[in-house]
Amino acid sequence: MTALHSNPAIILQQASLVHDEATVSQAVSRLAQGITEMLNDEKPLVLCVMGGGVVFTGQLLPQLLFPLEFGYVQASRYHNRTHGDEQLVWKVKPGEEVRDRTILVLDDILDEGVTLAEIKAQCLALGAKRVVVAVLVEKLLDPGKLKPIKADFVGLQVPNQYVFGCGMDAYGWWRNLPAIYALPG
Ligand SMILES: O=P(O)(O)OC[C@H]1O[C@H](OP(=O)(O)OP(=O)(O)O)[C@H](O)[C@@H]1O
Ligand code: HPA
Repeated sequence: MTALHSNPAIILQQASLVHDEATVSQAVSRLAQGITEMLNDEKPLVLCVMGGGVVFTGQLLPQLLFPLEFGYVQASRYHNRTHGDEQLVWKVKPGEEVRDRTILVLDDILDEGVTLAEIKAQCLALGAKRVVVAVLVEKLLDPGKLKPIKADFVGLQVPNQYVFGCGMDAYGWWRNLPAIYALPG
């Protein structure tokens, strides 16, 4: 590990602000409205994608004022690095509880889309009736780079840089920041 990676203060010092706390908060409230319109009568099972989805989920859930159940899945392919492996490593897979249910999957970021595409496919393979995907941010990739999934709800867009804060980590640090920052480059 280089000094930059192991020093959270330097990571933050070198980063640039992408979306401030108020902008994030407005985006979450907008998402809550849209999700409520779609799922108000569906009694969905909400699945948080741990660990990146934890901040977004914690902000969104108290704004969803309809009956729902809650659970989580956990899968990782970045492993505290800034590039993902091809293979997703499952820690907690969706289970039988998704059968015949409307599932709302909540995650921090749709980047290349590999993670959410696999989670959605797993839920459908287990008999989920419908899988709705909401992300706090979507990364704008280079034109022509196709993603294997489209989110139903996107809070904010972020540039094609490694971003952190609001649940997203930079080398394992700073998931706790209330705003979104980008690493240089
Ligand atoms: O769209 P993709 O390119 O697949 O990337 C998005 C995924 O990557 C991150 O998870 P990560 O693998 O870092 O695990 P973490 O949640 O433990 O940070 C993030 O939380 C998303 O789940
Ligand atoms: O840009 C990112 N930041 C944090 N986590 C991520 N997982 C995929 N892309 C990112």
